[in-house]
Amino acid sequence: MKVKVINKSKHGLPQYQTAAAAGLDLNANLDQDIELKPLERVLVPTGLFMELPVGFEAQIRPRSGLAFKHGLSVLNSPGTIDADYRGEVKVLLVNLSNEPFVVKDGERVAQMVIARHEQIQWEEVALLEDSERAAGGFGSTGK
Ligand SMILES: O=c1ccn([C@H]2C[C@H](O)[C@@H](COP(=O)(O)OP(=O)(O)OP(=O)(O)O)O2)c(=O)[nH]1
Repeated sequence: MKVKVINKSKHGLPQYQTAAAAGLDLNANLDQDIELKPLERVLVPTGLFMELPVGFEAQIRPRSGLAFKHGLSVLNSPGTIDADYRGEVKVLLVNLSNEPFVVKDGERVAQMVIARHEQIQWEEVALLEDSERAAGGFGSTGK
């Protein structure tokens, strides 16, 4: 599937790192490094502007290596890029470790998965059909 993109960053377009990867790694596009102190958050620009086909969204997710090694996450994970968004794609990074983390220009800070989604029409009713689970949740089936 082709997706229209404008790349205003200093970097190449995000790439799949392996043939069957789900996520495209997103590069930070920075004029200078950003130091993220413990529990600080920052909106990291990518320099990318996209036009997703209607019926698709992009999800911005953490990279597990950065999460495991440095406690770096995407605060609103998965961030949602709407098909009608024409602004710059940004990554809301948060440092959940107790050490500062320096985000550098060009660093692959997060990954982006393009996914199909539905839009629904509500059908308001008075009763819902019975089910095995009924209202059980939050550990109702045991450990
Ligand atoms: O991690 C993210 C999340 C969102 N966006 C952009 C694309 C998205 O289409 C738009 C709006 O995102 P969202 O709907 O999550 O934001 P909101 O807080 O509900 O604001 P709005 O009122 O603008 O929808 O912001 C990003 O660039 N990165």
